[in-house]
Amino acid sequence: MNEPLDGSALSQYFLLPTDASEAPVTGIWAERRRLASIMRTVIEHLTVADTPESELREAADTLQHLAAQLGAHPRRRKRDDIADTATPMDKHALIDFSPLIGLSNPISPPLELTLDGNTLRGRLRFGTAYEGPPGCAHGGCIAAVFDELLGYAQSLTSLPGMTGTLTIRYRVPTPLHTELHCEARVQRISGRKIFCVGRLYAGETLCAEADGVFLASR
Ligand SMILES: CCCCCCCC/C=C\CCCCCCCC(=O)SCCNC(=O)CCNC(=O)[C@H](O)C(C)(C)COP(=O)(O)OP(=O)(O)OC[C@H]1O[C@@H](n2cnc3c(N)ncnc32)[C@H](O)[C@@H]1OP(=O)(O)O
Repeated sequence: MNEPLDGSALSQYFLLPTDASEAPVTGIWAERRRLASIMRTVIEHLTVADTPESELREAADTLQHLAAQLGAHPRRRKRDDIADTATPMDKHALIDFSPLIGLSNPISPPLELTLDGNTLRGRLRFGTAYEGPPGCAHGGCIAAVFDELLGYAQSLTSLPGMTGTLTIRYRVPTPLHTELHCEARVQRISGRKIFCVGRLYAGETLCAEADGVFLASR
């Protein structure tokens, strides 16, 4: 059975990234994103730069101080039914703290998503922190990107579920420091099973393909 995608269904959880990017982000969210962006840069320098020991020690001392300062505040109130990172007031929070697309999460590459008809498209660039084979992206990081991409695509069916099986075919090594683009769509739905497919490219080169089976909640 095929069911049409319905982008509006997702709004019950949060805004689509496309909508969210149009919303002005100010105040606390702007500062969270700025901090995450700087942290990403720190991570890149840590993994690439030939920094002298004394400067590393100084940087670690500075960050230790910041960690203590940030850790002195109470945890935000949780939205227990959806995600550890979301709060009742912040619909963007589930997106903003995502490990793949979250602009307020420094471990996200980040992956940028847009909806184009029934196809979900993404763009990203892997830095050195995501290195597997020399000069190439780690296969596990590529799998994580597909999990997010296909997971997002399946959530647009209004039957959001969890990943049951994710199969990746790594066709050629995926380069670091290169603009990558990816796409995913729902192929078919059978009962609670949502079958999705996705592809990741560097330019015209197909780097990896994915098939995913997601299980809608009972
Ligand atoms: C649920 C609410 C979700 C809320 C979503 C919020 C909005 C989302 C918005 C934005 C998305 C953002 C993007 C995020 C993306 C990230 C996604 C992840 O990383 S998810 C974490 C990793 N996945 C797990 O941890 C699963 C752990 N496994 C399980 O919980 C279960 O095993 C589960 C649910 C997958 C299946 O358990 P059963 O008890 O429901 O399944 P049974 O009833 O035994 O089987 C039903 C049918 O499914 C098949 N099936 C069962 N397990 C399968 C599997 N693993 N793979 C394929 N098919 C499976 C069976 O063969 C059966 O098929 P037959 O009806 O007989 O034809």
